[in-house]
Amino acid sequence: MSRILAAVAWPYANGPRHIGHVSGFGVPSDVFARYMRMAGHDVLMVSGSDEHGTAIQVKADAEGLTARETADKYHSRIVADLQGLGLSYDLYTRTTTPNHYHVVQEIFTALYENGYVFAKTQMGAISPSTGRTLPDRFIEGTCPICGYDNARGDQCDNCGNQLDPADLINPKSKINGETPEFVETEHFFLDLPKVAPQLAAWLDSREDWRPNVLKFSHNLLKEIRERAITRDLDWGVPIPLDGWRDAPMKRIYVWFDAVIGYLSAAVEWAKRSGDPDAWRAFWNDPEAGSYYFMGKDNIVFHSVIWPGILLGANGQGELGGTIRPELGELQLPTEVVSSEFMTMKGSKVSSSRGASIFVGDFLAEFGPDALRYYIAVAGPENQDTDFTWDEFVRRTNFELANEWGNLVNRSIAMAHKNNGGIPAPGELTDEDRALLDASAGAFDTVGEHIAARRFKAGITEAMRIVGLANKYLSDMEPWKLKDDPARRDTVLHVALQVVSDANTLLTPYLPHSAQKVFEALGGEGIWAAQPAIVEVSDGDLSYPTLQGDYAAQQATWASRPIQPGTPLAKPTPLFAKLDEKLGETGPSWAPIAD
Ligand SMILES: Nc1ncnc2c1ncn2[C@@H]1O[C@H](COP(=O)(O)OP(=O)(O)OP(=O)(O)O)[C@@H](O)[C@H]1O
Ligand SMILES: [Zn+2]
Repeated sequence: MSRILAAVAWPYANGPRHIGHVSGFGVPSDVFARYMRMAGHDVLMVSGSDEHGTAIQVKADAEGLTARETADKYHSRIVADLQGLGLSYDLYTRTTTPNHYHVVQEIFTALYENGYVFAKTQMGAISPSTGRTLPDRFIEGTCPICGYDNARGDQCDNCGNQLDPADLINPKSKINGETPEFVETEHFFLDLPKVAPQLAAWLDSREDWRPNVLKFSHNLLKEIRERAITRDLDWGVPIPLDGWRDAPMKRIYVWFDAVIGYLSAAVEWAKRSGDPDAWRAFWNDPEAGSYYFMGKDNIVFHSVIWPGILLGANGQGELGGTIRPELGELQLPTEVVSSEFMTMKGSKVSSSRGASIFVGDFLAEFGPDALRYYIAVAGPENQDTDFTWDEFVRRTNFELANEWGNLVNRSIAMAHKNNGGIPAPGELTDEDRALLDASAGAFDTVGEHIAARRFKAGITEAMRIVGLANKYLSDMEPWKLKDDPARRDTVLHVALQVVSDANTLLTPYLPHSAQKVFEALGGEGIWAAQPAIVEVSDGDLSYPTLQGDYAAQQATWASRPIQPGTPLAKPTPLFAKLDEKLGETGPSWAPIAD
């Protein structure tokens, strides 16, 4: 058994989550964490809402709320979305907690004392009409590198390069269209070039990452430069230095505080678990694995900037330095697991750019496992992939309902009708053995795929076993074996054993229906545990989190022999079939636009 940190990208609390978000970070990380727990590893899955930055303030202005009220509102919405989808966080928290402030300031101080953070003047954008600082992501213009027209002041979504607003050609404020003015302002910078050689050596040692991520990260290193980690604004973590701490309009930049969330959430989880040092086993032990899940526009933060911060805080860059005892030596990511984009008609599903299908709406109509299945089997794991209602209907009807749901239903229904329970097998034929061997063997193949972050290959292999079982039933025709009940019992026993196996194989992907199938096969108690919304407090702040008791679940990654004689009730359908017309029109709340 080993310890594994599943570090999941932090959603920005400026709106509800859309299906693109959960395809990029949500479902992949949960499949991984659930599988790893089933395989006997000690998993810590953490994340939270990213709540600082000017984009929250702008949203708050638009809605007539304070930044705090906006963060509260969308944090709660996001918690509900992620809970509904069954994402098994050990802790899903937020960045506006006293604990997070403290950990961010610790990291800042470690970097500052080791020399990797320094002060410098920079050109900052302000709005000429209001005199207010104009946030990077609200400045748009042409990318100086690739020529993309809608590049943002912080980054180009087309070529993925980090930008400064002053780099943009024809910069314009997205708020009112005016041309920003650039003025001098003093800020703190992260000296990434001073950790670049160490970053390069570390990246060279990462051999099994997805090739797109590795290549992209190496390219980023070629253009590495110092990066501002403070901003002129009043919503964020204060700078923990004398003379700066109380400055009303200087705060730590949102991207810097958000990546530290992986660490602060682990610290918070440890405090809540009753063992305040429990996070160290996941962060300070070089034997522990850490896997970071996100969409591709966040690769730079996880494969270059976050490891750069960790190297600096550890005193392991060109300037040397010391390790702060409170932090210990912090381990760099084992792997950055990035998805490509879920698109609609070729454009990224995005709340800031219009086209969206929100998770909450989706769950209310179709339930969590249909979305989880779609994302796992047809999501953007290795390339940008269009979501279409047509494909969703097809996958749900032909694969989930016809293949898997029907296998479960007819096997249990026949055993219920003929035996009232799980029949005992007689002597096995070659066909029986071949199917049982295939499903027993799938634990290794599917498990290897998931452990290697090949989620699509994993579910495809699990569904291949489902297909074999359906073919077996069609070939054996147990419904025609009235005159040979012993053979019929054997066939149904074999089919039910493979239903049980396939259900285990599908549990990381379809935990809600897995619980139902477990119960339909006579199981009692929790098979696949789900996250719960738990209200907690830190100082004066009280807020909802997600937590779960996953250690108490029964699901383990192995074939469980079914027990003859276990009573079986008449099954109810596992997945409802969708009206085919939905594929042409989309649901009324997300109609297909022309
Ligand atoms: N369409 C998408 N496909 C895959 N991953 C996505 C998609 N949209 C966002 N993500 C990922 O979701 C995570 C959370 O992103 P965040 O909350 O910052 O929103 P965002 O990327 O700004 O999205 P939006 O464009 O909707 O505002 C990031 O890792 C991001 O890469
Ligand atoms: Zn570009």
